[in-house]
Amino acid sequence: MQNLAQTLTAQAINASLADLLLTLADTSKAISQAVRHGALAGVLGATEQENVQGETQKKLDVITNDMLKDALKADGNVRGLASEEEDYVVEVSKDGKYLVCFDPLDGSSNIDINSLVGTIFSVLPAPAGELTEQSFLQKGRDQVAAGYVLYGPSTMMALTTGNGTQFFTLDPNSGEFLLTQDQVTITPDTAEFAINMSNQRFWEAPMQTYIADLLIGELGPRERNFNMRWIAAMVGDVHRVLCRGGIFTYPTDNKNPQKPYKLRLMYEANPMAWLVEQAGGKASTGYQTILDVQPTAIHQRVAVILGSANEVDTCLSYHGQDYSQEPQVD
Ligand SMILES: O=P(O)(O)OC[C@H]1O[C@](O)(COP(=O)(O)O)[C@@H](O)[C@@H]1O
Ligand SMILES: [Mg+2]
Ligand SMILES: [Mg+2]
Repeated sequence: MQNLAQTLTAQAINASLADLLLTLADTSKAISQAVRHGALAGVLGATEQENVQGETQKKLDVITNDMLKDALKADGNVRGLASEEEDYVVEVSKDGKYLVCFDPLDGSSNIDINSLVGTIFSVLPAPAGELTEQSFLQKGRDQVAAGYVLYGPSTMMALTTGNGTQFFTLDPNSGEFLLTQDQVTITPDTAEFAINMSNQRFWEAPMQTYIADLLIGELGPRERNFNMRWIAAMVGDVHRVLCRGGIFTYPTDNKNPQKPYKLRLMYEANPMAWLVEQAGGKASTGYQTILDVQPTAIHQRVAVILGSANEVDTCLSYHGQDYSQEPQVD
């Protein structure tokens, strides 16, 4: 079986990007160890702090953020980084060619119940000149690599460098990520959806109608029954969609009018959208393709509807989108 380094060589990925991806992979192995030790290492539970988004940080949010920051600082290929757990962008190496945006621990509320968590990352080219927040505000379409590492019963990495989406599984014996699925493909049709149903009354009308039609199943316009799953970690829900199809959404809601969207564009939606597109699926805000959204801030949030292409198209048709046309770009 090919390991990660061999796969990157086979894809003719340039040496500095390959180095950087191997650094991310090595760090995720260490994170996997920290997560596995759980209560034995005293790493469960919350800190006293909140991040810039007003969310209480778990101890492991902070630990994993520091692990990634330290590794990327030592790597030499990284100009700057942006993290869910950092208020501002962090300057790294003057000569680095890349910017890395990451969610060090996605689904961190799952940590205390020993359930799925992961790390999500997005790599962008570093523009010349001074490093500012503006340097990071590139569309998802500009990513040069994106992926996640899922700390589940086995530790798995999903990666795209624009050559399809690949799955690697961490071999506990050799400590290497081995290529276990090349060219991951999302089935275009599905009978499975993922949404936090407790927010139902806060959604926009199109999403209300779409989900109501799924719930009524064979008695309604869809004329078939649907199943529901919700892991409460995007990384786990997207992994399931990549494995067996499905539609995952965290839509616009008016629960808190100051915060109509939950998921973060730069280090959740964009990398997942590219992985999904590279596997033949689709990813939209409901009104625009996620990868075409022009970011305006590193911690910007966005509505997300992604997964099986035909089902995403059906959902978009409820939003007044003609899915035979390219979604409108601002
Ligand atoms: O608490 P909810 O509404 O189920 O939201 C779950 C969503 O929030 C997130 O956990 C946000 O990510 P973080 O844990 O990195 O803040 C997503 O992974 C997940 O899809
Ligand atoms: Mg997250
Ligand atoms: Mg997180």
